[in-house]
Amino acid sequence: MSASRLFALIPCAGSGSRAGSTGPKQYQRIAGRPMVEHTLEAFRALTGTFAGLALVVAPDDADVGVVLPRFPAAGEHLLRVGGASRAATVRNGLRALRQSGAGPHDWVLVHDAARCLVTPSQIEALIAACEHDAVGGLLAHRLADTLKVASPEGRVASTPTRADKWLAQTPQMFRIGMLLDALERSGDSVTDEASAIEGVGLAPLLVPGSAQNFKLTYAEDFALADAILRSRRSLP
Ligand SMILES: Nc1ccn([C@@H]2O[C@H](COP(=O)(O)OP(=O)(O)OP(=O)(O)O)[C@@H](O)[C@H]2O)c(=O)n1
Ligand SMILES: C[C@](O)(CO)[C@H](O)COP(=O)(O)O
Repeated sequence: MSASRLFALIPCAGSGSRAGSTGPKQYQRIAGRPMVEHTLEAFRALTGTFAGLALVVAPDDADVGVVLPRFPAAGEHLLRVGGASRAATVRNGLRALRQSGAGPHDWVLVHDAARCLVTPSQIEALIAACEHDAVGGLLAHRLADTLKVASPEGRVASTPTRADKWLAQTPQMFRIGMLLDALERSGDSVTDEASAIEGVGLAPLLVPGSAQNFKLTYAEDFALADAILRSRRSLP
């Protein structure tokens, strides 16, 4: 049997409604570049690691060609099959990868376009931890704050232990066939790949990520990401 290959799939079909920006947030400029370009750069830096790098955008996306004029380069794929939910976008993207020759036993790393602070070394750590695992796993971060459960009135109902709680990040790495099957069963309500895998009775591996690998969700997240990216590049 031939060795499993690695693919990267980047869901990029969200609207960014919580960020309140006028256009899709993944195309907003941060540290001098569109957000999604920083995301792509982390994967491109791992030359030779991936058999394919796929960006999944909405079918009617009119911005991507303007924002990323040189995408797709060799080994890259623009898939215009984004769906109404993140799960639908990933599912459609996986089907397209399968149709273009990816095998069921090949691995896929699914990573949010909106998590533009991921680093090549974090991606490599996930691959190293998962490539010999029977299930696969995800980058995740231990809670640094005390956790509260709210009552309907907005008061503290309880304070659960945080020792066993992690924040799910991306990339999330699974076999393409296993993940596609799990997402076809899960429907659109799951908010990450690991949830779909859990839904078929499997336990994904938690691989320590970093607080800096946060998803840009709210308007206030952009200034922090901009500052971090500028300091990494020694930009003013
Ligand atoms: N239908 C969707 C929804 C989300 N995403 C992608 O999934 C990632 C994480 O989604 P998130 O940022 O939480 O969702 P958005 O839809 O972009 O934002 P919001 O929920 O605030 O509208 C992002 O890269 C986003 O582009 C996607 O490809 N397709
Ligand atoms: C996949 C994810 O980034 C893991 O934390 C997250 O679940 C996506 O967020 P969303 O707001 O549910 O789209």
